[in-house]
Amino acid sequence: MGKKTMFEKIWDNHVIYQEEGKPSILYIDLQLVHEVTSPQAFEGLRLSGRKVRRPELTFATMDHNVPTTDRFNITDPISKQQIDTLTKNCADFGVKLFGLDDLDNGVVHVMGPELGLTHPGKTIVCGDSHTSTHGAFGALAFGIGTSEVEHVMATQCLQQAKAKTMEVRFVGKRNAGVTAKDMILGLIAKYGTDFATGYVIEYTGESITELSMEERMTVCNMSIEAGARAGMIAPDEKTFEYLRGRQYVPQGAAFDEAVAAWKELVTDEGAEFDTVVEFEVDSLIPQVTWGTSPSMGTDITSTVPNPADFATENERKAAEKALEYMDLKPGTPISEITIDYVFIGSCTNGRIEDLRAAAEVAKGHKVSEKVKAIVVPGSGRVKALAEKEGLDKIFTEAGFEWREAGCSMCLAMNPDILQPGERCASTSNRNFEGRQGRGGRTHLVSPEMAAAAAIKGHFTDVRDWNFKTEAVSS
Ligand SMILES: CC(C)[C@H](C(=O)O)[C@@H](O)C(=O)O
Ligand code: SF4
Repeated sequence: MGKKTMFEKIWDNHVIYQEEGKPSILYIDLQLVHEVTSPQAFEGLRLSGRKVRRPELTFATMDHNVPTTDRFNITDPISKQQIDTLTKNCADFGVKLFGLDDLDNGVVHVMGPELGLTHPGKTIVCGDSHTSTHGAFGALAFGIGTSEVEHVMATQCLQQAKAKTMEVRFVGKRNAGVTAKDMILGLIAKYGTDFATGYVIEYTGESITELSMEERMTVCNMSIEAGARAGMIAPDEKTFEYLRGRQYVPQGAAFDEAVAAWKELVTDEGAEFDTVVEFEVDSLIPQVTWGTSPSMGTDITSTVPNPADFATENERKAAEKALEYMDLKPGTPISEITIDYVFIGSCTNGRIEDLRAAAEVAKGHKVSEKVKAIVVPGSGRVKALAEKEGLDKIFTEAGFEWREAGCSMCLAMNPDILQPGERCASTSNRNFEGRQGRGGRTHLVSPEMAAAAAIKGHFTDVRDWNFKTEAVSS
């Protein structure tokens, strides 16, 4: 038998029908659902008199429209309608919903892995582009459109053209202060937002296997910002230990059997990828984006680029437009950019390790008077654990607001929005125009860099951070 990549193994395990030259029909093991992309799908089922074919493989949460100050008080009529509609749809169609009063509620890509719904080898879909997050477990996980959501609900299958395979090999070791977020931001800054279009990425290399499961999720989360269909990382002992004992994971002997099968999924020695891309980690330092695409990023020690220095006319135009929107001047040191807002959270960086890392930076300091800073746990469980560890106290004592779980300021679909012209250091994954509110300006960073910026009032190199010492003046 030929040697196969992990993607090819999972793909072949799930093709249930194939006509020569046509897209495959894939079996889907898990569909995750949220309030924004599901209403028309459920309505379509209703209109055609269908049921959800496998309700036990379908799980729903509410996250995008949820206010983070008082989650039960939804004043925006559209948000309220989406939340109520999902509640009714789940009840009508027998789908398990982790609703607002549930500890397991949270951002779909945070609560899914946390509950152990995400397993190596599964095909996982959701009407949400950052479904790639789940690839951190060695699953084939990707976002789909609302009509496909309906199709999967009705049939548990999906028509898909097979993607090409790409290995993204991280070479070398991370230095202190360099996070998983910097690895993925650095990769996208170097290769752009479409280098992986049409591909499923497998991330490899020592600095990938060395990452925790949560850090791996941060990397896979942003695969979509590189244009990839999905991103994945080979399952290993860390994956199995993370999953052991979680609610939706097989228990006892069944778990051991599952692990034995999961071990078989890894890319065969000598299997060939369609493309290989390398990225040096040794020289990587903390990253900050300066523009309106995740690829418009640079080192914290660097300056805002000059559009004239870009190679092509298109790049020059894009950079000019971005700098105008961002109100930045070429040559300005990144560390001199002052901010108004800090958002720590999202499915990229709203997990417990992210909050621990940010709290470590914040401890004993005070948020700059010029900055409003919010910390939003990715799920009810992250919130509860953070509070058990006293992280909420560290944040509130430092002047951060401690919020309830949700997508929050990652995107402007709930009350957490930037005002026009406000500038935000954000741990989320997208910095498009208006993403955090009309006229809002977003700089993507790691949780550590966001916390440090909150305190200084401007970007600062977290590698120089004065951990747990006396307050730093701005
Ligand atoms: C609202 C949803 C469809 C969207 C997505 O697909 O990613 C959102 O989660 C985002 O991050 O932009
Ligand atoms: S946290 Fe942001 S990126 Fe993630 S699902 Fe919510 S809106 Fe999308």
